[in-house]
Amino acid sequence: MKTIDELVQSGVEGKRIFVRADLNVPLEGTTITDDGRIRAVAPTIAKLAAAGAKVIVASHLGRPKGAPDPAFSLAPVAVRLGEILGKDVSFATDTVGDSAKATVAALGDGEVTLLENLRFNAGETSKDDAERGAFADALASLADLYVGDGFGAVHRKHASVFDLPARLPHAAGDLIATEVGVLRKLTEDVKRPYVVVLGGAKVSDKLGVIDHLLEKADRILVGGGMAYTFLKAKGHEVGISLLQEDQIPACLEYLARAEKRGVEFVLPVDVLVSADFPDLKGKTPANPDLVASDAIPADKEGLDIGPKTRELYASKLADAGTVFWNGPMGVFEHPDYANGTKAVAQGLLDSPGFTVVGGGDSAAAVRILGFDENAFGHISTGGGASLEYLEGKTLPGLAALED
Ligand SMILES: Nc1ncnc2c1ncn2[C@@H]1O[C@H](COP(=O)(O)OP(=O)(O)OP(=O)(O)O)[C@@H](O)[C@H]1O
Ligand SMILES: O=C(O)[C@H](O)COP(=O)(O)O
Repeated sequence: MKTIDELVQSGVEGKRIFVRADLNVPLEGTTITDDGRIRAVAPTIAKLAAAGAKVIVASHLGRPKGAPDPAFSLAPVAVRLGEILGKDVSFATDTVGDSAKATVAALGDGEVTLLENLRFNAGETSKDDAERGAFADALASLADLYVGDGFGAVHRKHASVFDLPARLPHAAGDLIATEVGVLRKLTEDVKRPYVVVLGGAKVSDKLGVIDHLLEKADRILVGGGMAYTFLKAKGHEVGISLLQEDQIPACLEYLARAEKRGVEFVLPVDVLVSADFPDLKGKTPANPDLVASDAIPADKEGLDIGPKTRELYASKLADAGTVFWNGPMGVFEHPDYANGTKAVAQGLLDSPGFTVVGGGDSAAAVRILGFDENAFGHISTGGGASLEYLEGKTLPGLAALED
């Protein structure tokens, strides 16, 4: 992969450079609750702007349905990006329409603009090659060069990630270079015991990585929304908790294989449950019940691991040589369900091993809950992306950057 330093050396002054970033940050209304992903890509943008390029930044935010949706606008991100860069960042209210064309045309050398959410256009995520290609063509007409630096999205075969770099001379940004450098070490040489902690809400996306992790890890601790499909597979009632019913046979197979291979597979022994999803805006008290993980009432959902599980997971991290953690242990955005995630974060800090936290929300959780991000070995901006990288899969957004 070409680096951006090589790109800069070849002369980028006056060139329009499309930077595919992952600015999918957590928002409460229009307030950014964690700007880690913006700060992570800012050095790449600053470097290109300092070299005199006209920088066109683009990203997705959330999962809108292929049409404009104000709840997923990147407008607040343009403001924050400008503050971080210490310069004005203009904002195009569309991706390839009149606003984008005019905003790009108005860019002076060294200036930066941010396009509106790429996923407001159905072509971005389409499974149809022609539809994705047509959107990539439209994006390509805005720029002369492409820099891929949205590590959190490199596992997506999306127009701006996969198809666009095939249409423009391209390079990998500094964030991607750093992420790949650290994660590669985890695929080559891990100090044992290697403990993997999995949680979060993207259960269908991430359950499959366990297949691979069973060959690599010594211990797998499961929490968050990920735990309930396993609990159900073991025959327990999980009420209205997050559940991936079609994955139950796979979960049973994973449990059996873990036992056969001597991989410790640890599930919650107690959980906090409620009939209602918590109020994340007003943060009114949730008053959850604490129940054993084999006694979840039929009308309630599990929203955090309980105190016995916190202690158990901390003990399983205490002697780790390497830890990879993706996915919060509960709905950490509400204080009544943040303790499981806090305990795991503390467990990583207390362990003697090399610790990697991966994922937009996982990394945000660490910072929002008051931990020092520099105390961890590495905080990755990618959750699904880092898991698939560790799995050894070919990631579309990395493959597309190769020469
Ligand atoms: N038991 C649960 N039920 C419902 N949601 C949960 C539960 N536990 C955690 N979550 C939610 O999971 C979300 C984060 O999951 P996610 O899989 O997106 O992790 P991530 O770190 O952001 O990784 P990625 O970068 O791949 O998105 C949080 O918003 C949190 O509230
Ligand atoms: O948060 C993430 O993992 C990335 O931004 C990718 O988002 P996606 O899972 O909606 O593709």
